[in-house]
Amino acid sequence: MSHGWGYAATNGPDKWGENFPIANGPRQSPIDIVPGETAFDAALKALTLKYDPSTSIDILNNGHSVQVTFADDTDSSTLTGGPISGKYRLKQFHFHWGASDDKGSEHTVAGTKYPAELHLVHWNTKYPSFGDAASQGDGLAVVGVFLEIGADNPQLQKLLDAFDGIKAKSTQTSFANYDPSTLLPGCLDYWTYDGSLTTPPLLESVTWIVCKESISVSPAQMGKFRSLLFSGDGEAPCCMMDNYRPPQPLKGRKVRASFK
Ligand SMILES: CCCCCOc1ccc(S(N)(=O)=O)cc1
Ligand SMILES: [Zn+2]
Repeated sequence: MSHGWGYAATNGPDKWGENFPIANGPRQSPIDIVPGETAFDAALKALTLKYDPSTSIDILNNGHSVQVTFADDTDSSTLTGGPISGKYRLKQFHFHWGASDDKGSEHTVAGTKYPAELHLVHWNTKYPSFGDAASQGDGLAVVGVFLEIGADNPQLQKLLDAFDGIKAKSTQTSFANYDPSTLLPGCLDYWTYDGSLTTPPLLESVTWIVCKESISVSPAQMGKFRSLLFSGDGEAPCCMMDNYRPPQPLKGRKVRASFK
C-alpha cells in the first residue's frame, strides 16, 4: 500500500495481506482461546521470568503502540521454562488497546475481549539477534497478559506518567530502572500455541504464552493510553486506540494449557 500499515479502514488488518501475504498463513495470531477445547499438558514447565530493571532503556511511541525497549546484549533479562527450550532474552514490551473498555485485546477467551493486552517480547539466544530470530519458527516467545477493568494499577501508572513526553509518533524518552515483572499477574498459569507476530511483517516465529490471570487497569488509566497519538508532530492528531488485530483462523492448531 502506498502508505504504511496501520489500523484504519484504508491500511488496517483486512488490508495487510496485500503487502504481507503470510497474513493468510497456517499459524497466524492472535486467536480466540476456547478453554474447553484446550488440552492440559503435564509436561509443560512453569514459566521462569528473570528481569533486571537496569536493562530498561527507553519508552517509545512508534506510531502503532507504546513500547519499552530493553538492552539485550547480555542474559540479564530472560525467559526460560514454560513451553520453550533454551533461553530467550527480553527485547521489549508493548500494549494493544481499544477505543472503549469492551474491546482492545488481541487474543480473546471464548469470545471475550479485554480492554487491553500486554506483550512481553523475547528472542531465542540460539540466534545472534532479535532480527535473525524473528525469521525462525522457534525464534520468538511472547508472553501475553490481559488487562481487566478494576482498581488503579500503580505499576502501570509509572508507565502512563511517561506518556506526556511521547504523545506523537516517533517520539521517545529515557525510561530507566523499570521492572516489567511488576506487570505480571500473581499466578503464571498459561495457554500456549504456535503463532505469529500480530503486526506486519506477521512472521510465523512466535511461541505464544498467554496468561490465564489478568492484571487490573482503571478506566482513567485506559483513558491515558487513548491520549497517545498514531499521528506525528505537525500532523492532524489521531488518537491511538483500536490498535489490535482480531483473532485469526486456528487452522488445526492445538492450544495447550499448563493448568487443569
Ligand atoms: C523483524 C522485525 C519485526 C518488527 C516487529 O516486531 C514485533 C511485531 C509484533 C509483535 S507482537 N504484537 O506479536 O507481540 C512483536 C514484535
Ligand atoms: Zn503485540
